Amino acid sequence: MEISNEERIQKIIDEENKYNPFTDEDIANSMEVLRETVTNLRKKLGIPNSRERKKEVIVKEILNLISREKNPSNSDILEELKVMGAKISQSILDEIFDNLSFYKEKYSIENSSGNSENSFSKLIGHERSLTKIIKQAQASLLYPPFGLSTLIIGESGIGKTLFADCMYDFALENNIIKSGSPYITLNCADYADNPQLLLSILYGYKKGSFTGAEDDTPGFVEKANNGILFLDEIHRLPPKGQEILFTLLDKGKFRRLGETYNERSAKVLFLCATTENIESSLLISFRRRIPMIISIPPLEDRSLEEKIELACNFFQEECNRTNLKLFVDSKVLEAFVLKKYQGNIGQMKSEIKVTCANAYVDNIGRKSKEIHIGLNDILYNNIFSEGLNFESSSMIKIKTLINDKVFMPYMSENSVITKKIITENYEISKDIYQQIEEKYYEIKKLNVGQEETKNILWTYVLNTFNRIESDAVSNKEVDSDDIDNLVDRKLIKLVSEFVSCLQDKNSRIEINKNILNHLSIHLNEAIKRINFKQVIINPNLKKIINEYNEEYKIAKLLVDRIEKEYQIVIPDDEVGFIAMYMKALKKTEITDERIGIIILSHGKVASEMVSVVNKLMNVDFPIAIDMPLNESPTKIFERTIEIAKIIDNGNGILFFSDMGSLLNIGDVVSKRTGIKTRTIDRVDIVTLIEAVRKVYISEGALDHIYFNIVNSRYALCQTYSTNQSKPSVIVTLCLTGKGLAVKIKQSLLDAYNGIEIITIGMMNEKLAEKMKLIKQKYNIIAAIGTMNPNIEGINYIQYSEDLIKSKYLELLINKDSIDVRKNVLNKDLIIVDKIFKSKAELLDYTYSLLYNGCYVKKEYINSLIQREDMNTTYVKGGIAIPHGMPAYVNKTTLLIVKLKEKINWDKECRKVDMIFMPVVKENDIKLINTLLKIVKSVDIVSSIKKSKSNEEIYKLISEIINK
Ligand SMILES: Nc1ncnc2c1ncn2[C@@H]1O[C@H](COP(=O)(O)OP(=O)(O)OP(=O)(O)O)[C@@H](O)[C@H]1O
Repeated sequence: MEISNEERIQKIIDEENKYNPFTDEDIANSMEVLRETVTNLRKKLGIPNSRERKKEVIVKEILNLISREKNPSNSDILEELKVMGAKISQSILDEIFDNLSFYKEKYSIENSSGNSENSFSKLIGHERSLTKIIKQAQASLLYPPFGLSTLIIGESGIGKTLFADCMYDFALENNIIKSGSPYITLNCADYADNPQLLLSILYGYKKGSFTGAEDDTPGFVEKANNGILFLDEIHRLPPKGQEILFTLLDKGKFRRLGETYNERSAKVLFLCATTENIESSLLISFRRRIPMIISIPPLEDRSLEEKIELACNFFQEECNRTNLKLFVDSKVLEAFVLKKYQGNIGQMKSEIKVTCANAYVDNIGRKSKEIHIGLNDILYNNIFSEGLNFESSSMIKIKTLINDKVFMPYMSENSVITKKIITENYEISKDIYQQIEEKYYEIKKLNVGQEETKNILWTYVLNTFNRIESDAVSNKEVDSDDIDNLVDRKLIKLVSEFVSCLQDKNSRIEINKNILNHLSIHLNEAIKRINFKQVIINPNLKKIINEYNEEYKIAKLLVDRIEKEYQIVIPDDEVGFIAMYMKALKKTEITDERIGIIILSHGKVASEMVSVVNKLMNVDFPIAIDMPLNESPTKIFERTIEIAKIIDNGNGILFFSDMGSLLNIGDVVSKRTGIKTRTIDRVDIVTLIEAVRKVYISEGALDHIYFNIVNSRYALCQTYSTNQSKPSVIVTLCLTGKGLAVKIKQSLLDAYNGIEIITIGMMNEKLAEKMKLIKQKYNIIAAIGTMNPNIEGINYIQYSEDLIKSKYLELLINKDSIDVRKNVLNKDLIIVDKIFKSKAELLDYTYSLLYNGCYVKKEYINSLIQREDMNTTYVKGGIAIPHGMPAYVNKTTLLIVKLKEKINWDKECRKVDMIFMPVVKENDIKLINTLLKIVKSVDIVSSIKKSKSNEEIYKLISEIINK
């Protein structure tokens, strides 16, 4: 039979000289395979590299020596090791001695394996929540001469059976029972409908004692003689059965059913378990005879750390079962940990099993050795239907406890229980050039245009570098064997000298040492490419030069040195890549604090779109929620709320939904959870890519990104030009023009006071003609109805109840400013009697109000300051009218501040206590006229200054506006 490469490696390593182990290169040569293959397989097998293997053997040897001979000298040790064929340097020996206590602890733990405590150590929580009850169990079992009968109580699925199993192991290990002694278990619930049968199974019966009793038959009590009998669900044992058990517990005597004289004896240690309240479900006289009661704490009372360990352990078990590498997204782990389980640990275990089984089935077609379980995978399993535990403190803690991604080791040796979450290693073999080329062709297929293609690639490159950085920050070191074998030593030296030189020049730079390794590997690849005359294309070169100019310059210096050393010419495109590494070299805090994105759509549209975007941009944060047609909206709402809680990092969530019934999903999530949301009422791939890119590069806060997207989409809708000389109108449509059209009109009027609306019936034969006439007289903002009249040049919008409140409509209406003055005032933007220390503080404050309310774009603040620098905006009477550029205004408004104390406004130190800030779009000039009227009137100004509340000012100004 042919043996696999893994088996060959394992065999070679098993048989190697432990003091002089084989390097990956040695093994590769003897197997005639690539060194990278050996390195990868060795890691899969969980075997350390040759240097670490050697060190472990030597440390153990030294510890042995120290325990045999107290205080051996250095030369004694080196001599002894030499005899065994192990040569080590003095510096390694020093390092081992410096850390002797660490090594002692490390290896003494291993040595003590097999001690009696181990029978309980397979229980997760044995060092935490279960410590007390383990002590109780041990005390109970060690009680002479044969332990105490014990009752284990706890909720269903909490681990009572497993705990009883551990007690049996402990009894064996401590010779309380002899090896090979019976361990009989009986679940009394299995016979709950037939108490007679239960008694006969338990105690045995005499031939003829009941119909069907054809032979004398021993029961479980006899079978468990000299061992342990575990009676699960003991509350199902009928009172008669409990009474028989008294005698057995008191005197060790019992009779089989139907026997009157023949008293039998059995030496049995009873372990019983129940989920019920023992006061009401067991006879008092029986309870009194069970001296030890052990209560297993419910899952709810266990710590987050313990819950994480449990969930990881169950994923590990599945990994071992399927023989596949499992990548479990941190969000998935969070969801499993935070969920409230009625069925406790048992339920957690089975839900993880179902999730893995589903992922396994999905994977069969792909025949990959890896399974990635993302949040989208668990949505189908309805695991959110029972709610999660969302105290904010646990949310914060869990995010710090769970790393970005969880990697379950491939068939690890200790297959049942693993205690640690092991994070994924960065794969150094991937070639960035190739990745970018592949991506480029994939994106081209999407037809998104040259600029967007570059933008997507940029996100991809940034993300790839961020991953390298975060790996380096979390100290996932590149295996030193890998570096030695992969990279030319000359190059490693050159790079590290260059970097230390950089550091010498600028001592403030803190360097990510691990990035050095990545950089060396990358440069090695680059040199190879150049020597093989392969082109290097960096589609983002311009962007890199612009955004990382400093790093680009440093990269050029390094390139000069490499060019000299290797006699090659390195193209600028490559310098761009090196600049990215230079940026990564500087230590930065990696945060994962970005806005969440959730896409909701019917069928599988959402998940298909997300999978395209994830693949394309190498990101993993947009979440798809597919909605089966038969699922009720309430269920979807609940599910979405739970998911929103998991993915929110405090920066809010952007929803995409194209279904009328779910357009208000963002509002519902906000109300129920306090998470800030925005909803885009459309689901298409280009908009989604745009959003992901903006979110990824943290282009701005949620509102900024939302309005940017809506505005760019709005610009698309505005293919039909508007004419400012004509009044604007909205046309509402229904079949007759008298039913729904009128209702729509009314709701529009309620929401947008003063808007002009015309209702028309679709059955009107001259519909097209009528529309044409309206168009001659008006600017038609939109036709809203239930049926599309399909008339060229008309922006038709399908009516839904949510439409009226939607931002989209609001934007549409305000853009054309039917009569902007009616809507410009907002009480929240009238600030009364506030104290500011300076003009700068006031401008900052007003800008944040405007920006948070989505009135202005991010750039507004700069234009506001620039305007002030140009010339003062002071007008007489202690008033100032600061203002930014109309191009950065989303929606016209008037912001008013009445200051409690005067502040200096300009170079001439004129003081102001009243601010009117007109925030105006190009075509909303009318507001300026109104404002002039206010500022010119001494009476109006003095009334405003006398006002005590924003209500009063609002009223005053509304009257002027409406005149
Ligand atoms: N502390 C633990 N560490 C690891 N696995 C655990 C632990 N507790 C419970 N389990 C696992 O959870 C599952 C349920 O546990 P178990 O069957 O022992 O619970 P139970 O209380 O006996 O349940 P029931 O009341 O339903 O009989 C089992 O697969 C068990 O291996």
